[in-house]
This record gives sequence, structure tokens and C-alpha cells, in this order.
Amino acid sequence: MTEPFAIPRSVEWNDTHITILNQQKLPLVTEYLQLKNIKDVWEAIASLKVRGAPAIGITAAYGLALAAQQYETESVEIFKKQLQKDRDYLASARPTAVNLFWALDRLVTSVSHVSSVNEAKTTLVHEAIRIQIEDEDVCRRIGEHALSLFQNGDRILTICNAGSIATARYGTALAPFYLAKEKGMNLHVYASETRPVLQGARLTTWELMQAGVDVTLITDNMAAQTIKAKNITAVIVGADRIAANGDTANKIGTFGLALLAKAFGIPFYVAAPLSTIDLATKTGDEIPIEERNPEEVTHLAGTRIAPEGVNVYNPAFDVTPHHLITAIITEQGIIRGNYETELPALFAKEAHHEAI
Ligand SMILES: CSC[C@H]1O[C@H](OP(=O)(O)O)[C@H](O)[C@@H]1O
Repeated sequence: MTEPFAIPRSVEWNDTHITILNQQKLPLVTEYLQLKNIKDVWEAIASLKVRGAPAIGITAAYGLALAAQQYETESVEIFKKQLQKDRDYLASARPTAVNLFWALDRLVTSVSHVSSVNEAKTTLVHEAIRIQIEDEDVCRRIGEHALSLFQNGDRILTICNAGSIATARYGTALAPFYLAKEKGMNLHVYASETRPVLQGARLTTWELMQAGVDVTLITDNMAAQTIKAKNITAVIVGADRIAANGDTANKIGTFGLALLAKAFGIPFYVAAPLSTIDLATKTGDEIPIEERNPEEVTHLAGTRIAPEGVNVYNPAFDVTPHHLITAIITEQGIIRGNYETELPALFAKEAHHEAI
């Protein structure tokens, strides 16, 4: 069995560029790309070369820091104006994952009180690096809390890829499986392929197999049969944005799994960091759902599989209503319902933790 963390990092900072693992090419090709300017970063996020809410936030943060290194002004005021413009540009890459906006705004805030452009440039890089380092610790803590919900031998269904390459390391929904492996626990993962981009078939299976975690691939329409025939004990998924009432946007198909979990009487867990919780979004109805290129649906590996000109609806996410969510697992612990009250309390707890 290879070490659980033979899995490469999805994004790394170098002083003159950002290196990303091209997730479009996995699992057949392991290709690294150098992003040398803000346009490269925008395109990498928009085209899912780098994907996964936390990884998108980390990459955008590095992209903003990289762009700022190239500003030539010595005026802090002009520097900040350009920074805001570049923040808005990177924020336009994808609309749903709140981590993108959270990370960008955290960088802009980090230079609120700088006294020079040089200090601002250094601060931005350090803040972006801090975001990536914190996310790794956060994901491990999510994994530890999530693992407390599972027993040896459990069979757990997941969708998309909320794994190590979607974050700084460990992942969110997949984190408990890596920690289980470290602790000698045997968990059996069933990975839904996740049409149309196939993050489950391509990425989740690839990650888990490298770590020696038992994983079985199913097509999305096999979920109900799999829950029944394989006696699935729980469903765990990631998140792209959690509204203040607990409604959760995640990869398309997640809502259907939540309905199935309810019908079969098994728990449905959402695993996500506080950076994915957006208290400014009151309910799931307010979460912008990205609609992507119809060719993701009409083509498979570049080959057309549907008639030319067919109408296509291609939402990349759906929203699971909070009443279908058994628990939300964050780095602060496990919340079981009453999300409208419990989610804001998490931030109060975090602020207190940071203050001491
Ligand atoms: C920890 S990743 C969270 C989330 O992001 C993925 O979306 P995408 O592949 O489009 O970036 C998926 O919804 C994951 O569950």
C-alpha cells in the first residue's frame, strides 16, 4: 500500500508562477501546468484544470498575489484600486463556490493597512500561503470529526471529488477515508461517476486507489440500486456553498442522493470548512448555480454522443435543502440540524479561538 499522501498537491506557489496539477487530464495523464499571469489563473479555474471549492480559493488567492507582484506603481492607493479590479476579474471565473470570493476578499483585506507597495506585495503572498497551509489543517480536522461517524466495515457513498486535489490536502468528504487508512480502519467507498465532467470516475477513484482505500465505481443512475444491494450505511459529500440556514450547493446529483438517503433511512453528511459557509446567503434559493458548456453533456471524451442542435440543460450544481442533511461536518465539529442558529455560532467560536 502506498503512503496515503503520495497524492500530489493540486496547486503550489513559486515566486514567478503557480504550478497546478491539470485535473482535466487525470487519471490518464499526470500533467503540471505553470500559470504565469492572471489570465492563466482565470482560465485554469473556469475550465476546471483546477477545481474543487477550496482549491479554487487557494489558486485564486495565489493568482491575485501573482498579479500584484507585477504592478509597477509605488502608490498604495493606485495599487489597491488595481488589486480590486483584479479581484473582481478572478471572481468572475466561476459563480457558485464561495471559497473563491472568501479567499480573494481575505487577500484584499490583508493589505488594508499597509504603508508601502512593497509591504503589500509581500503581505499578499504570505496571506495566500497561509490560506493553503490553514486549509490542510482544516481538512485533516474535518476528516477526524467525520471519521467519528463511521465504523469499521462501513460502506459509504459519495459523489464528485471532494478529495485531496480539491483542497490543500486530505479533502473534505474524502478526508475520513484517508485517516481511516492511517488508523487501520477498513471503510468501503462507492464513488458515483458524476456526469458530465466525471470527477468521481476520474478523480475520486484515482485518489483513493493511490491511497489503498477500497473504492467501487458506479454510474450516477446506479445510486438507488447500490444503496439497496450493497447496504450502504451513509452518504458523505462536499460542498461549494452552505447558506446560513444549512441549504447546501454541491455537485449536480447531490440533491438526488440526499432524497435517496432519506428514503432509505441512512444518514446524509456534508463535509466542508467554515470557508464554504456563507452567512450572507440566507437560503439555498440565493445561491447562484453555474450552468456550463452544453458540450460537456453532448460530448464524451471529445466525441459527440448526442444529435447536433439538441437542447441541453447543464447545471454544474444543485442545492440540497437543509432538512435532508443529517449533519454538517466542519473543522469545528459536527452540527446536527438547527443550522440557522448553529452555523453563525461556529464563527463566533472561531473568532474567540483566534483571539486567544
Ligand atoms: C471540496 S470540493 C467541493 C466541491 O467542488 C466540486 O465542484 P467542481 O468539481 O465543479 O469544482 C464538487 O461540487 C465538490 O463537492
